[in-house]
Formats: sequence, C-alpha cells, structure tokens
Amino acid sequence: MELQEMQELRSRANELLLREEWKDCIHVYSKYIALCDGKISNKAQDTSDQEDLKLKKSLCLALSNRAEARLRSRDFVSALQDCSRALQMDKTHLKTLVCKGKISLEIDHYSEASECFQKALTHQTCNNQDEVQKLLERSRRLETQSRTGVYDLSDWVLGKFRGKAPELAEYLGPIQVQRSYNSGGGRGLFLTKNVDTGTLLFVSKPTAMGRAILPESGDHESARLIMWKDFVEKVHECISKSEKIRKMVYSLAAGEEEENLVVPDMELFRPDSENPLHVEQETSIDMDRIMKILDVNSLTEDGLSVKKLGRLGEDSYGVGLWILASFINHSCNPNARRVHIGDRMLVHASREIRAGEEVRFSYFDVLLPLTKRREFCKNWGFLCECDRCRIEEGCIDEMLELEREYESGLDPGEVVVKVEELILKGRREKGWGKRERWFFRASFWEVYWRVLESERLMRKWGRIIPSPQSLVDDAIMIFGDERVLRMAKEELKKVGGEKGVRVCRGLYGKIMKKKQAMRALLELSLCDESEKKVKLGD
Ligand SMILES: C[S@@+](CC[C@H](N)C(=O)[O-])C[C@H]1O[C@@H](n2cnc3c(N)ncnc32)[C@H](O)[C@@H]1O
Repeated sequence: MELQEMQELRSRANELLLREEWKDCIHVYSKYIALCDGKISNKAQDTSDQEDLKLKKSLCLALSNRAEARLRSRDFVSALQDCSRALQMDKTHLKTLVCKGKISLEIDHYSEASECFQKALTHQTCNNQDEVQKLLERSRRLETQSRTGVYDLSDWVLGKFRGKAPELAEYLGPIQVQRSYNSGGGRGLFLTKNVDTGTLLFVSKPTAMGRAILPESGDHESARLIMWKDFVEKVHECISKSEKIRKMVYSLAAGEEEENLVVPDMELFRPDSENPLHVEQETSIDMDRIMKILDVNSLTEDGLSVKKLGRLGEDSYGVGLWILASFINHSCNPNARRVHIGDRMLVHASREIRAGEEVRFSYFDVLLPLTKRREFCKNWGFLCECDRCRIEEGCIDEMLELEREYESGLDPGEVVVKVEELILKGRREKGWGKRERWFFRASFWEVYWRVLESERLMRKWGRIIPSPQSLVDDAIMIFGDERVLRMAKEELKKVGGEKGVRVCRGLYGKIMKKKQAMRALLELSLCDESEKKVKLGD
C-alpha cells in the first residue's frame, strides 16, 4: 500500500515538474521525500540491499528535482540544502551538480559554479554537454570579472544596446567602509589605493529593485507609488530568505545619529563571503526600521549623475537598494559617478583619487548655486559641508546678490562677468586656483549656458567671458557631466585624441576596451534626445 502511494506521489511530482508548477511540485516531492526518509530509517529486516539502493537512488533524484523546483521559485536556501543532501548520497549525481552550479551562479559563487559544471562535464552520461559547457563558460567569465574588475561592453555598445544588457559579475574593488569625519560623523566609503580616472570601484547588484515605465501623460505619482510598494515587498522577501542580506540591510543608516553607527566589517560585503543562505526562521523583521532604512538609502535610476546604459532616453523610473552604494556620502564636488547597466550599479572614479580619500558622488544635480543645493540637502536631512560648500559659504552674500540679480532679469552676460570678477577677487585675495574657479562657474552653470548657446548674447559678451573650451577643461579635471561636455562636442568626438578617451572614462568608467565603442558612446551621450533616438534607430 505504502509503495503504491509512493509511486503515485513520485509520478504526480514529476508531472508537476514538467508542467513547471513549482509550488505544488515542491509540496508533492516533500511528501514523497518524507516517506522515503521514513522507509530508509525504519529499514525492515526483509528489505534487500538492492531494494534499499533503489530507494536511495529514487530519494536522491527526488531531492535533485525538488532543488530544481526551489531554484526556479528562487528559494535558493532550500534548493542548496536539497543539493547538499543529494550530493552526500551520490557526489557525482549529474542533475544535482548542474542544479547546484545554477544556484551558485544565482548567488554569485562563481568558482563553486565552475567547479560543479566542470564535474558535470566529466560525467559520461551528460547528454546536454553543450548547455553545461555554456554554463561553465558563463561562470568562468563572471569569475574573472569578479576577481579582476575588468569588464568589456564594447560589443554591446557597438551593437546599439540591442538585446538584453550583458550579465555582469559583482565586484569589490579597492574600497572599505570607514568612519567619515567630514560627512556627519557616520560611515563613508574610502579608497585603499591610488586609482586613476575611470577605475571601477565596485559593481553591485541590488538587494531589490522596483521599476516602472512612466506614462507619457497622466499620473506619474500613482505609477511611482505602485512601484515603491512592489519594491518594499521584494526587500521584505529577500530579507526573510537570507540571513546575510538581513545583516547587510540592518547595517545601513535609518536616519539616527550617525556617530553611533557601527562600522561594518568588509567581509560582509564580499560576494562569496560566508554562506549567504542560512536563515534563522524565528527572527521577525522590524518593518518600521526597514522603511526608515529604505528612506535614507534607496537610490533612483533617474538621477542626473546616472546613465542608464542601454535605455538611454527611455522614460522609465527605477528605485533600488544597492548596499555598498548606501555607504557613499554626498559631495557637491564629487569624485565618483554611478552607471546603471541592467540591474547592476557600477561605481567608478570620475577623476584620480588617492588612497585614504573618501569616495563621494552627488545625490542630486550639483550644477546649481549653494542655496539650491542646500534645499536638496535639507530634504535628505543633512547639511553638506564639503569643500565646495565651505568655500562658497565664505562668499554667500555676493552669491545671493548675483542670484537675485539674475532672477530679476539682469542680462545673463552681465551676471557671468560679475561671477568672473568674484573669481578674480578670490584669486587675488585668497589664492584661489582652477578648482575654486570651477566651483563658482558650476554654481552659475545655467547662466553661462544661456550665454554660450545664444548667438545674440555671444555677439555681445563672447570676447569678455571664458571660452567654452576652458570651461570644459576645468570640468574634465574637477567634475562635470554630459551637459558641460556637450559644449566641446565636436572636439571631444575625436576620441582618437587622448582627451576624448579620458572624458569617456570619467563619464562611464573603464568598461570598454575598444576605442570605437568609446567613440560611439561618447557621441551618443553628447547629443540631445532627438539625435539620440535617430542614432539608436528607434
Ligand atoms: C546613504 S547614507 C550615506 C552613509 C551614511 N553616512 C552612513 O553612515 O550609513 C546617507 C546619509 O549620510 C549622511 N550624509 C551623506 N552625505 C553627507 C554630507 N555631505 N554631509 C553630511 N552628512 C551626509 C546623511 O545623514 C544622509 O542621510
């Protein structure tokens, strides 16, 4: 009777597996596995060794199939446990090796994945050699990326971003979390060695992400709300499934006094550190705290310092939690930028950074005057005291006066001349150099831009105000973005020249080996939206 019941359960489970009904399939296999376990532990005297062996084989296959179903329903914790049990019974079990390899890929344990696929390929009965070979190549490629931090997206860029965004491994570069005395006394991300412009500092996948395509006209707010709700649910799910993710999320600031925050051990953030899967079932999740953490640390994909490669110009909106990026403090004089490819966030040095220096990117548009930047900081709940803010604070009255004059309709050319006078005065009296000069020009960027793009104003002021080229040269060295660089568009497009290469690395990081690809990307990013659409062939 029991045997018949077991046979029926096994056939039913197999059928559900083929039909990809994962939840029911897991349920039925669990029943079958429990019966097998019971039968093995109460092995009757009259059970032959052959029958016993047959039962164990069947159990091993059932565990492997349940692992597959659990993998497909993204329950990696339990899937891996099933694989371990199956491999304890038969360490060369082909199906289990392939399944464990796939789970290892999902959780970024690339070398473990390679090992599994390698073993599977030596199996004589492996009849899906091609598929396993591809999986092996994929895990080796990701393993190399994650070890070296070298990525090459040339072909994808040259193919006009067609197809899915390339898969990128997580990477942890020369960085560590330390106490940051210049940014509210909390933690910050610091360099452990000197790096040059474009060096990738880390590549991170999100704990969770929500995305929405914003309707061309209509209710953006409710689209955002739906997306936010979905994002919060995903965060909750990840935390409940992985102890490591829970530890990482709980290490983030929740808006409390930053001096009291503990500096976490970097080991926690290594993609292959400790078993990420162990879950203490009993621990409840403090949703209030999680909401506060998300409030302080989630980032949107639509910031001005962000390029969504592959989706340039698309009106999509994404919000996510990228743990390591959450330790990066804001600066109005940033030395790093982020780029989004697929769901990965790549953070790179946008200029040379020395060992011991803090990595900071901008949380909002910093081509704005101090007063406007202060409003953004206030919304974030802090007062920025970066070097640029401190210098501009010293001339706040003059700056306010200039802002007032501009807003009340003073000729933009005249405002530019007055800003330049302020810079000259600083140079004479305070020994300001290039850096300070660019800070002030960047603060009045909109005014400079209005003059430079207007033929009428250029006829009037062109001889007095700085040339576009000199503005761009400062921006390249200090900080800037596509808007500033667009002024020197024609010259920069000649990427054969060293300047173009440097600019591209500053904007997007070292993610392309082919100069042609750099040229294509730079050209694309320096043209306006309508030109972009033509170039991408939409
Ligand atoms: C995403 S977290 C950055 C990491 C945070 N310092 C920590 O210890 O976890 C954002 C918070 O850091 C602080 N912060 C970031 N940039 C800052 C700055 N320039 N000055 C002061 N506080 C800053 C603010 O409290 C802000 O809400």
